[in-house]
Amino acid sequence: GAKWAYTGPHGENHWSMHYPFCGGSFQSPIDIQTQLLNFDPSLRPIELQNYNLSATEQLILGNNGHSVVLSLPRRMYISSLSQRYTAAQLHLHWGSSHLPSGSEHIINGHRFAAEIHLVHFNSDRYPNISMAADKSDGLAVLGVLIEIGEFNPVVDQFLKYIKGIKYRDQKVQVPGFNIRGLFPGRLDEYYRYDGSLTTPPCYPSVLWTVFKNPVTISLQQFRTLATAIYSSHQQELVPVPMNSNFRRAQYPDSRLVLCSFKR
Ligand SMILES: NS(=O)(=O)c1c(F)c(F)c(S(=O)(=O)CCO)c(N[C@H]2CCc3ccccc32)c1F
Ligand SMILES: [Zn+2]
Repeated sequence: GAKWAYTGPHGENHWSMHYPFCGGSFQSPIDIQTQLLNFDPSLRPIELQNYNLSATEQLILGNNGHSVVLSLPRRMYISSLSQRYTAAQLHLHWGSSHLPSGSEHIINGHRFAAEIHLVHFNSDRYPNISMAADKSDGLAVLGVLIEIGEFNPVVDQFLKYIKGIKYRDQKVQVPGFNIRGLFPGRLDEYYRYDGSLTTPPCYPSVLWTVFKNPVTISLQQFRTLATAIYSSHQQELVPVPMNSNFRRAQYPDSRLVLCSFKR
């Protein structure tokens, strides 16, 4: 599709020119106002199957010009939703080394340093993610908020290879690791709402789950993430650093944000 960016003439306020859904309803991310949450006792703990990958498994870590993306094997899936949602990829959104504040979802107006998204598609109904991406029950994305603190050894399992994907369309192989380790301890405490892809084409096709508890990465890890990669190809004359790759909060409209926990 047409090129898009987070700033400049192709920035988010212009996305809807080429991608009409970006100007539509049910857009993500949102500012989660905790006083307006609705506790829903039917929201069960998230159950992840086959997330503990062996080191003999090789994953592809890539720079797609918008984020750092780790491919995930199809045997990984979420089993606690009404239909099976199979893993496709994970990617991150972050701020800049001067402003370590780049999560997409914000809580009561507070933006965290970064956010991990694990993208899954409804494999009960669609053969692959491309066929599922524009369907209302097509995608389920798990969001993990990241704040600066203790070094994160699990994030480092892929972050330590980031120097190999400095430029757009570069890829490297990464040994498998326990992807469950990227999540906070409690998979039973999360926010839930119906939303969209946070990048073009912004399809309103995502069942969002954002975990209440953030995880940490160290300031050094954050700086590596925020300074190591470029949105531009290696041969381009002007290198464009990739940072602050988050979309601003969208209008909640009449959407209810549910939570799986009380208080
Ligand atoms: N924040 S988010 O979770 O909404 C989200 C992204 F932020 C993001 F950057 C990507 S992308 O594929 O890297 C770039 C453009 O889609 C996807 N890609 C997904 C969505 C659709 C699709 C189709 C094939 C492969 C990956 C994806 C995404 F779901
Ligand atoms: Zn994302």
